Amino acid sequence: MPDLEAIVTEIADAMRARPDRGAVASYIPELARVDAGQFGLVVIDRAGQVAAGGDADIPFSIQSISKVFTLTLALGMVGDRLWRKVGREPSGSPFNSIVQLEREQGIPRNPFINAGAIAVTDVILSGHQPREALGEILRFMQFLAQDSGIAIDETVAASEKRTGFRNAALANYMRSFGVLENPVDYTLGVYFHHCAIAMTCRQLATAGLYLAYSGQHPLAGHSVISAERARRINAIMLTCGHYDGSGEFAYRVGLPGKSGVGGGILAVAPGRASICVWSPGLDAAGNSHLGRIALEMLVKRTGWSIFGV
Ligand SMILES: NC(=O)CC[C@H](N)C(=O)O
Repeated sequence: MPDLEAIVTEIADAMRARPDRGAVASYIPELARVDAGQFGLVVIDRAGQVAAGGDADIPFSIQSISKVFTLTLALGMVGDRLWRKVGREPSGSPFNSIVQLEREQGIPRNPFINAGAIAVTDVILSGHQPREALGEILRFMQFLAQDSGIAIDETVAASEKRTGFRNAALANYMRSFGVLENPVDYTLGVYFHHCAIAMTCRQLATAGLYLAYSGQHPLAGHSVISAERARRINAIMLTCGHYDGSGEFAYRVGLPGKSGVGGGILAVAPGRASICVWSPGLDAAGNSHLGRIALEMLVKRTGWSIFGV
C-alpha cells in the first residue's frame, strides 16, 4: 500500500507552487468570483482512512459532479427505461453543445453533457413538485457524504438561472421532441439548484465511495446500488465524464472521473479509493487544469490507473 498521506501532501505542495492555474468559469458570474489560488485533494479508502491535502475542507460549487448522483438516483427510480431518454456514448462535443440534438431527435448523447443531465433531472422531477425532487437529491448527497450540513448555495443557483440561456435553449429544444415531460422552468430550476450544491473535497470523496466499492458504501454501511450498476456508472464516467476532454483524461489519468465547472473532479479507483480534487481554474474543455495534473501525479505514484501501472 502506498504511503497516501505523503503522496497527497507532496501533490498538494507541488500544485500550490504552480503558477499555471487555468481560468475560472466566467459564464456563471458567481463562479467568476472564486479565488483561483485554491487547491484541495482528498483520498478515502474502504476503511474510511483519509489522506487530505490543501483546501480539503473548503466548500465549492460541485456543478456537473452532481450529474453522477442524479444519474444514480434516476436509474434507481426508473431503471433501464432511463436509456430511452438519454444515450451513453461520448459526445466529443463541449458540455453545453446543442448540435447533436437535432440529428438525434432530441435524445442527448449521454447523461453528463448538460442536455443529458437536464433530461435526467426531468425524470427525477416527474410525479413530484420541484421542491420535493430537489429535497430528494440533497438528502441523497447528505446521506452519501454522511453529513447533514450539506446545502445548496442559493446565490450560485440564482446566478446561473439569470444567465442560463444556453441551458434554457437545450431544455426547450428537448421539450419540443417530447424528451422532457415537465414544465421547462421547473426542470431547469431543479437542475440549476443541484449544480449549485456546495461540498468540500472530503465530503465529495466520501460520497463517491459506493462507486469505488461495487455499489457498497463502507461508511454508510449500506448497499447503495448493485455492483453491476456501479460498474456501468464508472464506465460512463470514464468515457463521458470530461466531455470532449474525456479521451485526454483517460490517457493521462486512467480513472473514471467526473468534472464540474466549479473546478472539482470526483475520481474513482475501483477497489482502492474514492478521490476528490479541486482547483477552480479550468482548461479549454471546462475541466479543472490543476485537478487533472494532480490526478495524473497520483496515479503515477500509486499505480492506480485502471489501464495498468
Ligand atoms: N460542466 C459543468 O459543470 C456545467 C454545469 C453548469 N451548471 C451548466 O449547466 O453549465
